[in-house]
Amino acid sequence: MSKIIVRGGQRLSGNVRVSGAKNAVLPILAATLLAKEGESVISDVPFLDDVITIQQVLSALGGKLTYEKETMRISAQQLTSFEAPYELVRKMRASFLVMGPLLARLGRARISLPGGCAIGTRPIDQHLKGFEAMGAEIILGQGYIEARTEGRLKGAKIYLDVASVGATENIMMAASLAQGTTTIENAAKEPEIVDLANYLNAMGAVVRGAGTGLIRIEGVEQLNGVAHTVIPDRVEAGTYMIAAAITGGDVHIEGAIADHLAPVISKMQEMGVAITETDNGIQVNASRKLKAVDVKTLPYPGFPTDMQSQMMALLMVSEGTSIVTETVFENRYMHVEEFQRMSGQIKVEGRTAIISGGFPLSGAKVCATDLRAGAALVCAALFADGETEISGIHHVDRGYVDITGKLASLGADIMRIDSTDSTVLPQTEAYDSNYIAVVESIEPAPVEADVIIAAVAVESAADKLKETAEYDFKRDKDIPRIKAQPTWA
Ligand SMILES: CC(=O)N[C@H]1[C@@H](OP(=O)(O)OP(=O)(O)OC[C@H]2O[C@@H](n3ccc(=O)[nH]c3=O)[C@H](O)[C@@H]2O)O[C@H](CO)[C@@H](O)[C@@H]1O
Ligand SMILES: C=C(OP(=O)(O)O)C(=O)O
Repeated sequence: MSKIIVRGGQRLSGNVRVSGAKNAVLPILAATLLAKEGESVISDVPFLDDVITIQQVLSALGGKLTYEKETMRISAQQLTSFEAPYELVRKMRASFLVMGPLLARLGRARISLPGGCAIGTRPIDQHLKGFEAMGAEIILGQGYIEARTEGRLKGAKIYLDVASVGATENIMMAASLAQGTTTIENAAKEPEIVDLANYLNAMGAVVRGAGTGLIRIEGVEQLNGVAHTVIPDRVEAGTYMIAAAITGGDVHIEGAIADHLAPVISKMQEMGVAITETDNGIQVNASRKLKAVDVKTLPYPGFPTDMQSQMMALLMVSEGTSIVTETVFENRYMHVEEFQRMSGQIKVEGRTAIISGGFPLSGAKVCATDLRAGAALVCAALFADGETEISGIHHVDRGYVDITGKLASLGADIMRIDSTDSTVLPQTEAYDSNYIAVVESIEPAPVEADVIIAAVAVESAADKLKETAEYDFKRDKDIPRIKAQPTWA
């Protein structure tokens, strides 16, 4: 299993470049399915596991793709399937964003139900409500959702009960090719929505009001592939701001857009961090003692839920008592137990976390429970005394390009160990021989678990090994020539 090892106490300084935004690129890549003619050329595509997953989804639907040097080229003229399979949707919920484009292009989409995840139940009722309002019939069965329409979708007036980012995006994409006008009231206002609208408009769509709570889409008959550059990742930028501040550092975050980070900047300034906007980014300087503040997550332009756990890491080292309230997801405090392992003093009561800050943190073995939790543990580890070993970092790989390399370039004592198979399958042999790994027993054995502990018998032509290993099933498809056969399959 891969791990990140951090030895805390190094002050960060220098320049770090922000990659393209995960949460912008995923809907934009889904939207390339809307292009009936021409090639879509998307630049600043971050090299992330989630991007690889959406690439696989687009290929499974008949898209032709190349991905080189942060540029993805997609031709979607000939779509050959309307189904996004379980294997891909279970890896990444955002795969559900192909439903709008498929429905609009092919009149039919069948997508595996995305299900919940570590941060909450995450229903998709608002997406479906939008498609139904546009005339689609929704059928549920065998773990899949199918949406169908006779002829084109029809423009409709849609009020979202919650300002859902994904529902706003899915409906915007579907409405772009619908007959007539669609309005989305109580639409999400995130910068990623604006980036998607800009891309759709460049393709020939007519989307107005993105970035406000009322979006109006005039449907057109055809959209075509165009070039587009993805906005910088505000959550990645915010994470490096926290990393800089927690080490008392002085770091320039190149490419960060201050406007997109307004709530994070203002909270950090309130804590005593000096933050200035530069020509091409944000400078963070934390030479003073930090003080506690209260934080409440809200849809944009409120404080982002995707920055809550990293902010909590900073609050643990700030003098006084802070109160964090998570209002977007009902279960986004899984990182608290891991922080407690590092001596963090946090108490959770429902949606509120009370943090007694200003005490030392100690290095420990911890596990990333989701993407941002992993990033937050890295931030805390940069401050902690001694060594912290962070496992479960496949979550981090979903959303951070080379986090260890970027932090090391700022002076952090950090390294990554990719040793998925080192005890059982020496990497060279694993890649070169025809190994077969058969899972004999699993404890516990939840089918949907990301990482499970399994007893694996490994055989090769040359020798026979039998060992107990931690095996990450999410990655089994990525390891060529190793076949994992869980006994429950
Ligand atoms: C790929 C991507 O862009 N992911 C982001 C997106 O996720 P995502 O688009 O899934 O998040 P939503 O904005 O849809 O979810 C916000 C809230 O609305 C609820 N809800 C959502 C849809 C629905 O049909 N019904 C419903 O009740 C959710 O359970 C949640 O409580 O926005 C979240 C909120 O900023 C971020 O944390 C994620 O990083
Ligand atoms: C929750 C997140 O992503 P996703 O919606 O893809 O799970 C995130 O980016 O923090």
